[in-house]
This record gives sequence, structure tokens and C-alpha cells, in this order.
Amino acid sequence: MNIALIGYGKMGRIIEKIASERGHTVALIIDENNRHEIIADDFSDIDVAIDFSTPHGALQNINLCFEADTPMVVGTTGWYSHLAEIEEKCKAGNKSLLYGSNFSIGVNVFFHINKLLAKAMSPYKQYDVQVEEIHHTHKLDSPSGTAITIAEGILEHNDDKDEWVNNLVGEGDEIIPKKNQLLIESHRIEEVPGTHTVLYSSEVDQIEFKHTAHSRAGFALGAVIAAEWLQGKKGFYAVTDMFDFG
Ligand SMILES: NC(=O)C1=CN([C@@H]2O[C@H](COP(=O)(O)OP(=O)(O)OC[C@H]3O[C@@H](n4cnc5c(N)ncnc54)[C@H](OP(=O)(O)O)[C@@H]3O)[C@@H](O)[C@H]2O)C=CC1
Ligand SMILES: O=C(O)C1=N[C@H](C(=O)O)C[C@H](O)C1
Repeated sequence: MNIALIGYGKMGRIIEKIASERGHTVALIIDENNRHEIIADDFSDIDVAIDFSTPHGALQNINLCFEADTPMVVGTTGWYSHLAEIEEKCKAGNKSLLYGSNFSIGVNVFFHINKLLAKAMSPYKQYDVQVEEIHHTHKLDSPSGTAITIAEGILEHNDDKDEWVNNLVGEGDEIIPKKNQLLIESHRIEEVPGTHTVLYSSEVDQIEFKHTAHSRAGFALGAVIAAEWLQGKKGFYAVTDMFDFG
């Protein structure tokens, strides 16, 4: 595949390496510095664009790829309040887009088990549930996209809670969650690549379900596999569509 990398930061650079190891060519690199020069024609020989940029940048880039009619994988988080409008635009224009808050295989297995666990715990009202995420201090969004996906999976099966709230520890006033609110606690520590924990706590015990990324390599490999999977497909997809856990 000929790939356009949109966002050439921590993720973009690892994706470039993994894509070339898998026999692909990075034919176009778009970053904050050259973005204003790029037009739809620049995508003429591109098979897929992979975006790991910024929440605001991703929205601009999605519109550019729609204009160029280029299939797109979006790993950028922090733009999900616009998800419904982008889905509608993608489907109406017969475009091709796959997005995901986390492309690692381990986290996608975690997403699946998280829902099963939430369902299993739903009759046991003595347990309160909370999500915690830890990321590096450069991260722009809070909570992490992964934590939002985890929270949505829990809310699907929890009768007592209908929304999530976020505390970024050390920043601003702390929210005390109401009974109907699922707390996502965010921590920003040095260079942590991404750690997510779901905690079910009762007076007598606690269940901890945790995923720890050791590096960004799993996210990057997943994004390249997603770009390969998207070839020849039209429509609006989530990364979870790539997996079948039975
Ligand atoms: N889905 C997943 O599996 C994962 C998702 N992510 C998400 O990916 C995103 C990027 O992460 P990361 O690589 O660590 O971040 P970085 O800050 O390291 O890289 C982002 C890059 O995007 C560039 N950029 C800024 N604005 C634009 C724009 N409008 N168009 C194109 N490029 C732009 C930045 O340039 P400059 O520095 O010059 O501003 C920078 O090089 C984040 O939203 C993060 O949450 C991260 C890991 C895994
Ligand atoms: O910004 C990051 O680094 C990460 N972002 C994603 C998220 O917001 O969930 C995925 C991963 O945890 C790393």
C-alpha cells in the first residue's frame, strides 16, 4: 500500500517503521508544518491515510480525506463529540473511514472482557465501579479515548449509572461522582505509554482488571493492520469491527 501519514509525532514515526517492515510505502507525510500546503490532488496515488495528529487536526484531516476520496484510519482521540456527524458524512458520501481509541490487540480483547465483566457484575449492587487511566504528561486529552470506550462498555450493562465523569488528578476541583455517574480518574505521569484499570470495590473485597502497554508498538502495529483491513471496503467502521471474539 501507498500510505499517507497524517501527524508525524510519537505515533506517526513508529507507524512509518512498522509499515515499511510490512512492505508498505509511506508516500506522503503531513504534519502541522506542511498541512496548509496539502490539497486533495496530493492523495492521487495514496491507498490509505493514517491519522495520529491532534483532536482539532483530525477533524480537518478527515474532511480533507473525504474530499480526496481516500480511505482513512483515524487513531487520534479527543474528537468523539463529532462522531455522529462524521459517521453521517462518511455514509452519505460513500467514503471509507475506520476509527479506534486503541488499536492494540490486547486492549481490544480487554474491551471485550470488560463488557462481559460488567454484565457479570450487574446483579451485585454492593460493588461500585470506577475506571482509572495513566498516561504520559504530553497527552492533550482527558480522559483517554480508551477509558471512554471502557466506560461506555460498562454503562451498557450497569443499570445504576448512565454517564461518566472525569477527574484529571492534580488539575482543578475534584468532582465527587453521583450514584448515576461512573468516575474515570486520569493521572499524568512522566512517560507512561498507557495503563487502564477497571475496579469493582465492595466493603469486603476488590476486583482489578488491568491493561498495561509496555510501549507504543502495539498501537502502531494495530493501526497498520487496520489500514490493510480497510482496503477495498466502503463505509464507517470502528476498530472493534476487525475482531471476532465469538
Ligand atoms: N488509537 C490508538 O491506538 C492511539 C491513539 N493515540 C492518539 O493519537 C494522537 C497522537 O498521538 P502522538 O503521536 O502521541 O502525539 P504527538 O504529539 O507525538 O504527535 C502528533 C503530531 O501531529 C502533528 N499535528 C498537529 N496538528 C496537525 C494537523 N492539523 N495535521 C496533521 N498533523 C498535525 C503534530 O505536529 P507538531 O508537533 O508540529 O504540532 C505532531 O507531530 C493522540 O490523539 C493520541 O491520543 C496515541 C496512541 C495510540
Ligand atoms: O495519547 C496516547 O498516548 C494514547 N492515546 C490513546 C487514548 O487516548 O486512549 C491510546 C493509548 O492509550 C495511548
